[in-house]
Amino acid sequence: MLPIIRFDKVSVTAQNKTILYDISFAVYAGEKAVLSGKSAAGKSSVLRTLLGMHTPTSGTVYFQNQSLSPQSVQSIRSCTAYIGQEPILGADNVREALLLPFQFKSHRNHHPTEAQLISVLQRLQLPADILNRDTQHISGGEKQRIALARGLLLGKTLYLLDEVTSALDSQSKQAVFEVFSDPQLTVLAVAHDLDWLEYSTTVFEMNAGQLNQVK
Ligand SMILES: Nc1ncnc2c1ncn2[C@@H]1O[C@H](COP(=O)(O)OP(=O)(O)OP(=O)(O)O)[C@@H](O)[C@H]1O
Repeated sequence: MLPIIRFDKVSVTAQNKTILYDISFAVYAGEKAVLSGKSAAGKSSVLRTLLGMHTPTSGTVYFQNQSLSPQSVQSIRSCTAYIGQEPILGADNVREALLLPFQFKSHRNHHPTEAQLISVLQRLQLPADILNRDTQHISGGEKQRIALARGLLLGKTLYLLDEVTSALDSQSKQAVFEVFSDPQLTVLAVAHDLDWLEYSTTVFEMNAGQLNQVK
């Protein structure tokens, strides 16, 4: 089986500072992989490199066996949900935020029904009436789960997550793990939380821009 994601001896320099040193790892379809390590170790930089926001100074990043290029960045972005610590929902209320991508031609034929919206919210332990709430007045943990719900509605299969459960209580966190137990979904998550380390199939430990697989 070929990996979905592969870093082969990748180094990244930004503003004259080397932030990733010669890192190699692979993530296979259906894996739930975690990037752990201290603050400033380079975890988010790995996700940003994968999305084409940093260009390697040496080494190669592969997505589905294709080296990262302007074309493959588009293909990785189209099947990926990237959810950062403060997702930007881009709309005034939650229903509009969830439906926003379905205004575009590429998703117009997959417009979700009200029942589908409510079902995905329930899977993430969010109440149906959150649909009418103002996005400015929902919590950080709710925002992250709305961004996750949007990824699920769009049928995204690769989830790049940056500390998405840090603001969640254990019941909501378990709901997120339950959603990701789907073998069709591949996860690469930055997380410090012991629950994530236990839940994951694979753990990469980062330290000062270097990476080692520890599980
Ligand atoms: N565009 C950039 N220009 C210069 N330095 C950068 C840039 N992006 C990241 N860095 C530096 O690279 C290092 C790693 O940053 P990164 O955000 O990847 O760490 P992290 O492990 O995700 O940290 P945290 O857990 O605190 O979010 C940090 O020292 C950061 O300041």
